[in-house]
Amino acid sequence: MTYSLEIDHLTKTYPNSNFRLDNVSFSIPRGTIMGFVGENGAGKTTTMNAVLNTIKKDSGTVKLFGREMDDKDTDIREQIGVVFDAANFPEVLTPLKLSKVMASIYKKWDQPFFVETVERFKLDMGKKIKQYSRGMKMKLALAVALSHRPQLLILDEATSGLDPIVRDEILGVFLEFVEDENHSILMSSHITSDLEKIADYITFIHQGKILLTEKKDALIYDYGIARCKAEQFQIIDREDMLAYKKRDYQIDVLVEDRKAFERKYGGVVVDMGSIDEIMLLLIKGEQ
Ligand SMILES: Nc1ncnc2c1ncn2[C@@H]1O[C@H](COP(=O)(O)OP(=O)(O)OP(=O)(O)O)[C@@H](O)[C@H]1O
Repeated sequence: MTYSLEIDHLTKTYPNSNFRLDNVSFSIPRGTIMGFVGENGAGKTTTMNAVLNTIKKDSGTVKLFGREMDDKDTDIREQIGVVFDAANFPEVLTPLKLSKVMASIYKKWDQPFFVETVERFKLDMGKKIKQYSRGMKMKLALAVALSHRPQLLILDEATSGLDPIVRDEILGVFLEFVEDENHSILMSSHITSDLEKIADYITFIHQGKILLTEKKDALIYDYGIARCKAEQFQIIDREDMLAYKKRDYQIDVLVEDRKAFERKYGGVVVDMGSIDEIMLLLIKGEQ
């Protein structure tokens, strides 16, 4: 398998902060979408900034398309399309003027594709960015990121604040993007239903540490949440639980193989879990 992005034992601390990005490792195979989830302040943006070299890492390695990037490496940088939460293009520009600026920056800037994407997103080429709504600005940022023809998209909360119809449209664009088997996406989002729709893999991060990287289909179809009564919980082997959380009348147990668990512990109801539920158990549950 070849990877667009390989992060290995990445560590980062900030001066005057207790936060530590702690030995973060995960990889994104080419042609796939990695959803990156975790609570506010978990370290998602820090990880992305370290990947992009916009902050200096303390230790660890980051390989993009098989090689480490240094500050002068404009070739690799051009291969990455970035959309961060706060899209901050100069407000006085129109998309048309902005595209002229981008054409002078990116060697592979594709103006016809940009025009096509702007039209597809129903944005007005002649309207100043300051007159755009937040959703329009995000769409414009995405059109720019796609139009320099990158191989990897790094998206930090790129669909937050957008209505469901626009989000659905944008998710469709992401799926089209990874139809090319050389293309990949790293995408953080608190809207985990979006990731359930399009991600191939999910990485969970909590307090700067990676909890789990797993195929999304495995999380949804193989993992499960057993709803146990106290007496049922007593007989479950610890090795069959990933995490558990006591509730008023039951104990929720996160299990890796729903069907095997049901076979072993007949009578215990095991539901499929959403990414949100799995994350809550991984973060708030006991191990
Ligand atoms: N420049 C900085 N200096 C000091 N601390 C910082 C700096 N940038 C981020 N942090 C801290 O690092 C931690 C991780 O922040 P980060 O933005 O990576 O989290 P996140 O997972 O992206 O959160 P969110 O979901 O809220 O966007 C937080 O505790 C934050 O306060």
